[in-house]
Amino acid sequence: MSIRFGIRMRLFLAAALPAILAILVLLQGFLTRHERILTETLNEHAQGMAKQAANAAEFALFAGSQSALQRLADGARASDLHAAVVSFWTPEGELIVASGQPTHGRRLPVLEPGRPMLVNGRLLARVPIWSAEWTESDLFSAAAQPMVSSSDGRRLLGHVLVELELDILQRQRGELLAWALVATGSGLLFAGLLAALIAASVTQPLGRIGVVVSQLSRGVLGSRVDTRRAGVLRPLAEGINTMAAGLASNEAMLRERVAQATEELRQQKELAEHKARTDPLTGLPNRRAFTELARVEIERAQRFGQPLALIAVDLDHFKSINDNHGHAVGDAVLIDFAHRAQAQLRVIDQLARIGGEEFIALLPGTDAQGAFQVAERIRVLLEQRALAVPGGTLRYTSSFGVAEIEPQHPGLDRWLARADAALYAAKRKGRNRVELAPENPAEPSLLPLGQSPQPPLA
Ligand SMILES: Nc1nc2c(ncn2[C@@H]2O[C@H](COP(=O)(O)OP(=O)(O)OP(=O)(O)O)[C@@H](O)[C@H]2O)c(=O)[nH]1
Repeated sequence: MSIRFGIRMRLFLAAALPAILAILVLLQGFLTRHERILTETLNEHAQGMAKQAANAAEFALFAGSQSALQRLADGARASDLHAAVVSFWTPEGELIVASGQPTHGRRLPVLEPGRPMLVNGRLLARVPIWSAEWTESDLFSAAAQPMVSSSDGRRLLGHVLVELELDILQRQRGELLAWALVATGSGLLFAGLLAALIAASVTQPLGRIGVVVSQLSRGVLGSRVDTRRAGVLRPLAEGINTMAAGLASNEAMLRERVAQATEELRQQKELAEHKARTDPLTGLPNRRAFTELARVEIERAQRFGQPLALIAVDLDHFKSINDNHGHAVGDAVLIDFAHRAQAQLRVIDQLARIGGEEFIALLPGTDAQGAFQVAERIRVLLEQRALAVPGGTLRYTSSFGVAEIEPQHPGLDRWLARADAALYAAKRKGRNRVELAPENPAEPSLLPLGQSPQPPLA
C-alpha cells in the first residue's frame, strides 16, 4: 500500500524530520553524558567517604576497640544523607561492626578497591585500612592479597565498606528525564510549528497562484496574483502576472484583429450581396433582386388589398444603336434611360434592369391606369429629349407593357407574362407605345421574361 502525501505534508516532513532527529540525537547525547557525570560524582563521593572512614578507623582498629568503630560507623553514616551502611571488616573479610544492614551479610563482597560498584541498587565502595601511612600501591596490593602485609612492612588492619542508597541517583535521573522530556517536547513542538510555518509559507502562496492560474486557464485574463502575499514565491507570482499581462494584451490584440477581419468580411459580404443584386452598368437592382422585391410587394398588396402594377420596358431598335454608334453609346443610352425613368417614378417604386435593354418598373399602390400614365410619361420624355453623344445627339424610344396584378392569380410568372405580352403587343403595333395587358385574358401568353419572340419590325 503506497501512501501519497500532499505537497504541504512533504514540505512539513522535509523541514521537521531533520530537526526532530537532531533533537533526539542531542537528547540521547545529553542523557548519556549526564548519566556518566552523575555516576562519576557518586563514585567519587562514595570513595571519598570510605577513605575518610578508613583514616578515622585506623587507630580504633589498631586498638581493637569495637565500640569506637561502631561510633565511627554510626557517625559516618549519620553525616551523609545517602549513606545506607558503613561497616568495618577484618583483613580476612569478617564483619567487625556495621551501621545499617550490609547487603552481603557478614561476608565482605569482592570489590575492586577504588572502583565502586552498583549492587542491588546500592553503590558499594571498599577501602583497605593500613597500620601506617599507605599509598595508592598499597591499596591495590591489598586488594590483590587482602590478608598480607605490604612490601614496606605496613600491616593491613581491615577494610571499610560504604554503601550509598542510589535514590538520589534515581531521583536525579527522574528529574533529568522529566526535564529532558519537557525540553524535547518543547523542541519538537517548536520544530513542528516551524516546519508547519515553512510548509505554509510555500503552500499558501502556491494555493493563491493555483487559483489565479486556473482563472487564467478559464479565460479570466484580468486575474493577478497579489505579490505582497506571495512570500517566498514572489518571483514566481511576478512571472505569472507578467505572463497574464502578456496573454491579456495578446488577447486584446487578437480580439481587435478578429473584429477588424469580421468587419472586413461583413463589408465584403455586403458588397458581394450588393453586386449579386445590382446591375453594374446602371446601378439598378438586377433580375434576381427584382424577383425578391416583386414577391414582397405581392405579399404586401395582398395583405393590405392594395393595387400593384408593373411596367415592362424594352428599348426600340437598340441593336441598331449599338451597330451604328458603338457599344459605348449603347451603354450611355441604357444609363440615360435608367436616369430618366427613375426621375418619373415615386420613391417607393422600383426600377430594375432585367436583361440587355429590358427594364421593369414595379409600382406599389398603383393600378393599371396609373401605371399606364407613368409609362406614357416616360415614353413621351424619351421621345422628346435627345441624348448628347460624341459627335452629336441621339434620340431613342421605348415600348412599354403595363399589367396590374390579378388578386385571384397573384403568381409572379403569370403577371410578368401578361406584362410581356402587352410589351410585345406594343412592339407589334409599331414600337414607341404603351400597351395595357387585358384584365382577364382567356389565355395569356405565359412566356418567361426575356424569352419573348422577336416582334416583327414595322
Ligand atoms: N451597349 C449595350 N448593348 C447591349 C447590352 N445588353 C444587350 N445589348 C444589346 O442590345 C441589343 C438588343 O437587340 P434586340 O434584342 O434585337 O432588340 P432591339 O434591337 O432593341 O429590337 P427591338 O426590341 O425589336 O426594338 C443587342 O444587340 C445586344 O447586344 C448592354 O449592356 N450594352
